[in-house]
Amino acid sequence: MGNVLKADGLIKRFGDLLVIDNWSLELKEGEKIVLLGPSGCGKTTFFRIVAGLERQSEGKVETFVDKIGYVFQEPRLLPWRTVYDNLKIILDDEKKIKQIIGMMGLEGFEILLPSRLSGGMKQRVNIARSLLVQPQILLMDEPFTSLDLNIKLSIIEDMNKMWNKSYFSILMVTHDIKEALMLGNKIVILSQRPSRILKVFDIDLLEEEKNIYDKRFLELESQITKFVISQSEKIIG
Ligand SMILES: Nc1ncnc2c1ncn2[C@@H]1O[C@H](COP(=O)(O)OP(=O)(O)OP(=O)(O)O)[C@@H](O)[C@H]1O
Repeated sequence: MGNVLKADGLIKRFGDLLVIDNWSLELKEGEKIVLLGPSGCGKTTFFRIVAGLERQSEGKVETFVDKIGYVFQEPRLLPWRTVYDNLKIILDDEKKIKQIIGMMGLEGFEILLPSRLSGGMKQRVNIARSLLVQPQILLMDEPFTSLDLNIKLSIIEDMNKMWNKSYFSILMVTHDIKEALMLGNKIVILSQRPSRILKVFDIDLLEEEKNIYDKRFLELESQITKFVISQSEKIIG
C-alpha cells in the first residue's frame, strides 16, 4: 500500500502563534485516519494545508493523488436547488448520481429542497457531493458534530460500506471517540496548542465489533478516554 499523503516535520505558525508543532504523518491508500484533538490545536489548519488553501511555515506536506474531496462541518448546499440538482452541479452523470443516492440512503429525497431536509440528511447530501467525483482522499472536518449519536453512527455505517466498495482514503477530524472508533483504522491523538502528535492507536475492530455496545469497542473507548484524560491532567497539573 502506497502513501497518498505524507506530512514530515510540519510546523505552522500564524505570526507568533505556534499552532502545529512538528507533525509527521502518513496516510496510506485505503486507510482511514481520525485526528482527535482539542479545540484550536490546528486540525482545520492542517486540512487547509493539505487542500492547498494554506501554506505551512516549515516541513513538508505532499499528496500523491489528483482528487481530494473536502466535507465541511456545515453542509454547503445551494438552497434553491433540489437534492438531485445539488449533486448534478458537481457532476452531470445520471448513472453516478443515482448510484451515490442509493449508497448514501437518499432515495425518495431527490426532488426536495435542502430546507425540507433534517440536519442528518443535509450532511448525507454534502458527503454524497464530495464522493461523487470519486476522490482518492476524503477530508472530513468534524462533519457530524451537530448530529445526534444514532444519526451520525448510521451515516458512518453507510460510509464504511462505500469505503469497502471503492477503497478511498479518509482523514477525519473529530472530538468524539465513538465516532473515531466507528470510522478509523488509526486514531491520532493530538495535544493542546502548540499541538504535537501524542500517540497513534491502531484500531483493529472487526466489522461486527463496530458497535457501541460491543465489549472490544468499549475496551478501546475506555483505553483512549483514559489516555486523553491523563494528558489533559498533565497540562492542568
Ligand atoms: N488565518 C489565521 N490567522 C491567524 N490565526 C489563525 C488563522 N487560522 C487559524 N488560526 C488560529 O490557529 C489556531 C488553530 O485553528 P484551527 O481552526 O486549525 O483549530 P481546530 O483544531 O480546527 O479547532 P476546532 O476544533 O475548534 O475547529 C486557532 O488558535 C486559530 O485562532
